[in-house]
Amino acid sequence: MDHQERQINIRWVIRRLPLTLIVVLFLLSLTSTLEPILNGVVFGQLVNIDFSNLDAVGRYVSLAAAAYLVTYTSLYLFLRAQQRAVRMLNQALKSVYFTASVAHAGTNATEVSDTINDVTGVAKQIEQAYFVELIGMLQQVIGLIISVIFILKTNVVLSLVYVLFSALSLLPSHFGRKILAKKSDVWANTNASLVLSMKDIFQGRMEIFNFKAWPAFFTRFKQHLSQEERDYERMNNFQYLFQYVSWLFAIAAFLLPLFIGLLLMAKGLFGVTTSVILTLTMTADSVVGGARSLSKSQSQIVSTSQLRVLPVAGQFELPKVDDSESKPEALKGELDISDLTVVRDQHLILSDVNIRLKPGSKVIVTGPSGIGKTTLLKAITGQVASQGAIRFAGQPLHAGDFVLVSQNVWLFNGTLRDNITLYQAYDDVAVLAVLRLVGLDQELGEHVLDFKIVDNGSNLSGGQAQRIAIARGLLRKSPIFLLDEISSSLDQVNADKIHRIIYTLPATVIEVAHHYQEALAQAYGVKIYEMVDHRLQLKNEASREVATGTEAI
Ligand SMILES: Nc1ncnc2c1ncn2[C@@H]1O[C@H](COP(=O)(O)OP(=O)(O)OP(=O)(O)O)[C@@H](O)[C@H]1O
Repeated sequence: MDHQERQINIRWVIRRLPLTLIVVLFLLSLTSTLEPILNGVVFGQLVNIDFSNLDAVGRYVSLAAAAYLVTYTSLYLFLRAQQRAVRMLNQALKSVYFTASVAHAGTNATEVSDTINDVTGVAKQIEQAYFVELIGMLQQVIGLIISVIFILKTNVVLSLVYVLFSALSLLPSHFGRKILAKKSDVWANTNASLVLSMKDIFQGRMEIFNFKAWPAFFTRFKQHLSQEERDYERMNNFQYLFQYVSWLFAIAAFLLPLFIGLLLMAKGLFGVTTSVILTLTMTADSVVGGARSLSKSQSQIVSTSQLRVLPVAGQFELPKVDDSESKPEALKGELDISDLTVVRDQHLILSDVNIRLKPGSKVIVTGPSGIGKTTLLKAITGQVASQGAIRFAGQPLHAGDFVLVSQNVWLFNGTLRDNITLYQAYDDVAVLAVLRLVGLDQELGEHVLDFKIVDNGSNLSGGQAQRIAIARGLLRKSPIFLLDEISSSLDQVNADKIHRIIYTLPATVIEVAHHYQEALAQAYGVKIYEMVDHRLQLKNEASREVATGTEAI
């Protein structure tokens, strides 16, 4: 997507529709809006027909029927073309929202469902209150122009009277729209506070009950609720007032020109006749109605302006190409982290962290809870904003250079194969090899690759899930392996086994761990760093040279 496109607007819409469809919509708008003119002609001509001449009456009726048929067929085709345009726009919109949201959404269940609601709910609102209205406006504008031309040709003076009054009928919406938008903003804010307070209560209900804090929370909830309902009522009251004033103006715009027409006819001025009044009354109503629905569509469109601001992709850079292939030359690269500083919510978490790791180095980062170990991995992988430089083989670190295996294993509904390959092109032999390494080739039945993972892995133990995540990482053979508390759910035997594999990988490894096997680390030459005062401090000197084993995987 063009980086300049931050808002869905007419330009955005036009760029996503084929020219032929725009032309078809335009032409069908012309022919589908002829009904008011037909009404004017049909009724206006009534007073001129010689009803004793059956031929003339037959011609009049069949011409009128044909004209109405063309108009309504055009209307049907217009709706079909409009639907095609809406489909194309929806597809583009949802893709944009989805990709932007993927980059910045959180990963816990609530954040995920919020984001999905955003993608589907906001897109639906934009579809109905913007795309449909916008295309409808094209039709309304064309219909309005045709009607105005027609009534001007019928009688200039009297039609100017009609046009003047139809313009006046737009006044309430002109002034009311802005106030309505403000009131709906106020309500949206109080509604958001209410939803937030409900969310907090749902999430923390166990603590709230345990601490007997329910009455206090319920009182707060009721305050939010009553404020929200009050603002909602105010918004709706204003809307009704606004509608009432609009009705009054619309009635005036319909009746006053009719009275003026009758007066002019009575005085014999400007060639006003019964036929002219009949024609203008039937058609000019559509000018008033058209102008009114135009302004209604416009207020709908204005009400979506906040929604139409496209979400900005977060810090996290999505890999643009499939990086699943290993890059042997990259294995030689040094991972150089210099002056890495992270501040979150105005708290300093990392301060000028410097570490340079030779290809194949293995390090453990340890330290007390909350000190910033996970943040270090997040900063390296670009998931949190940081200052400083992270370079690999002299280049900025790219998403395809590393795999990150984190504490919270993400598993999805699919086979074990899918969960390990992530639908990328790896053959079964390679997948089975990594499963063997993590000891999962026997545990999950005979056809292990087809083992069905359901409900985000609820049919697996925590340790099995963690080993799947490690297998997923091992399969990639990336030059950098980042591990966050990978043994928290593993028994000692499996943890040691997996560490032996990891410590002999031909990759640079940074492992964040609260608890680690010191002897094992020493044996494999793993350096241990402790996080102290927002920096890394070497805790041990590795007992032997960094292991760069090439155990096949
Ligand atoms: N999303 C966030 N927004 C703001 N601050 C955060 C966020 N996540 C973590 N922090 C803060 O960053 C600091 C470091 O957290 P981090 O998760 O890196 O610690 P850790 O050393 O990995 O802890 P643990 O061993 O308990 O997992 C903490 O003080 C925490 O409050």
